[in-house]
Amino acid sequence: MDIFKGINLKLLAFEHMLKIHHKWQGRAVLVQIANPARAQGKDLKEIQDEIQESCQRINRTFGHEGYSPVVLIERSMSAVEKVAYYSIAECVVVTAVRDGMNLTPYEYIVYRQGIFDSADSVAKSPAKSMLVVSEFIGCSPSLSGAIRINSWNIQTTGEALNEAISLSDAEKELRHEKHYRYVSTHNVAYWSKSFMQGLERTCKDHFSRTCWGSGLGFGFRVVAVDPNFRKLHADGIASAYTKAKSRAILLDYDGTLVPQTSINKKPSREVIRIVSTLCEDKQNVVFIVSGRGRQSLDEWFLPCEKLGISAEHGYFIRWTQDQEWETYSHTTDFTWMQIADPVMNLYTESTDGSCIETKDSALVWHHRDADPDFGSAQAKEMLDHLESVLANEPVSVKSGKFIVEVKPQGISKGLVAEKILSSLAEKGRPADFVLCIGDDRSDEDMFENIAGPVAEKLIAPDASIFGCTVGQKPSQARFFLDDTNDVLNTLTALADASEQFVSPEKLIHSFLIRSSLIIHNDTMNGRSKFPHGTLIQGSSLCLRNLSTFPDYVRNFKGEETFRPPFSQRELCHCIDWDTSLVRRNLSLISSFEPSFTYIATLRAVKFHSIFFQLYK
Ligand SMILES: O=P(O)(O)OC[C@H]1O[C@H](O[C@H]2O[C@H](CO)[C@@H](O)[C@H](O)[C@H]2O)[C@H](O)[C@@H](O)[C@@H]1O
Repeated sequence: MDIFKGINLKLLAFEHMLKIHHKWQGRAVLVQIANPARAQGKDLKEIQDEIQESCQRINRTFGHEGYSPVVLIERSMSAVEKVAYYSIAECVVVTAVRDGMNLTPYEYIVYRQGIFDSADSVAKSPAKSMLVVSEFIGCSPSLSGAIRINSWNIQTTGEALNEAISLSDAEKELRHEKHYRYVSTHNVAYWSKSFMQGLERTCKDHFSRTCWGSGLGFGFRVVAVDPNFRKLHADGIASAYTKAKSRAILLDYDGTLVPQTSINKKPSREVIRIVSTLCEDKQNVVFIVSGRGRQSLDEWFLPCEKLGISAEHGYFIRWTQDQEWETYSHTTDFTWMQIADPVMNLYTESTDGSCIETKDSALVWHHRDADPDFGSAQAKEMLDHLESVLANEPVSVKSGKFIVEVKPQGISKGLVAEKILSSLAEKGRPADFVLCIGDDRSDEDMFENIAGPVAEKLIAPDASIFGCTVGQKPSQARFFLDDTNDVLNTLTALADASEQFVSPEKLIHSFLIRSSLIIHNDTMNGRSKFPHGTLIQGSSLCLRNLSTFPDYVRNFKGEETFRPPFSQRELCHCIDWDTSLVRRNLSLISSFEPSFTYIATLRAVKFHSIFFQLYK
């Protein structure tokens, strides 16, 4: 007798059954064995009184001489006596509202099976057993023939009792057979053996693995990773990059180029600058491979004309900006969305802060803004739920960082990687440098494929392959970078290596386009136009605020595009560069406040100059 055993709920359910199904009055008896209480206290006393009251009421209402519907046994009972009760019981009912494993159902099945004695002259009839078990007890999922109930629901438990004892003998035999087969094979020896096997499997490579501590507080975990798993160092990758002739660079978006936690999901100017520069290099094929929809990716990366984009995990691919989007799936049947959507809605309603995102090819349930523990518990449950209702649909259900996503089967970032590598191979320039960076589970498919047997046939024999995950965690990738800053620093090193081969004019040109600058006519030396082509190595680039150039201000006062007067606040920045460092310093511009007005002077050898103004 413990308060969580749900004994009174069982009595109420039994009472309900007798009330609704009259046929059992005078025939059904509930024997409640209440083992002596393991604790004492007010709560327990209350529950004992409640049980007594229910038993008396039921017996008063439905009992008569020679028939007591409820038999409450409140004393310790010998094992032999218990076996006797179990072996004659048509059905065992466990209604605990909270429990551990609870072995009562297993014991009951074994007692009902009985012992077959070959000396018995009378042939035994097949054993039967029935179970009504609470879904809150540990053994419940292992008993597939049991009727599972939520013990708080008295009506359905009462109906389950009626169903259990009303089933045909053949049905009871089948269910018993199933249960007995399970119980007799999953014995202590089986459990200990499988536990040891699991332990051995998990620890097999421990000595050859490196262990990292990750996370803080309750989130702290020790992860065992391959000893070859190591930090990607910019120098190492930059030297492989410089040597390579045909490079494939595949970059995930969220959590890789932009932190998962940032509220503004658009790429920073820095990201655009790096990606543009990498794309400008003719030896590069650069792709953003993301789960996001194509519209936002398209808009955000507008300045990167040569960038390839794979959206919705590869459902859509666009090779460069001037090419059309292609769909890499023959799927036209999206009726599964009508099945998945109501399930997601159910969880959205019960999980504050969660929401559903509808993409062209997929449905995503987001729980980033929900309570962390509840959100992830709901996500796990929803994943199981979706998997079962969508079992016959052509979809896959996957979880990611604070998301559960349903998408068409066969669509994966891994396939995108293969397509890009195969396109390069078809053009006769198989990749000799492959860099793939991502942070989430969907990116693991890319890491697996770039190093897999299919890719092997598509890339150059001596290719350098860098699969790189963001954050130290078990991964198919061989390298890691710590965070998005680390990713951008590494990519900057590669962009720098590329820029050495890009003319300064090209650099300034792409910078001007990206930064919405307005070029002022060069009035300093009397020229009226930007002297295109005069910018060469060795010239200097100065970006100055007007306070440092009072004379220029005077010179410029007549200019149409000029915007005097300037406030003191606008006149506070000054920077000088050497043109050989142009490529490094251009990125600094993006850190300036865009509402300020600057004059930049780009001097060529003969003091040709351009001036441009930076507007918001
Ligand atoms: O492949 P990725 O580039 O990593 O994109 C995967 C998913 O990105 C988006 O979700 C992510 O951003 C959400 C906030 O905007 C955030 O709540 C979530 O945790 C992130 O995973 C996108 O909404 C999903 O459709 C993509 O599958």
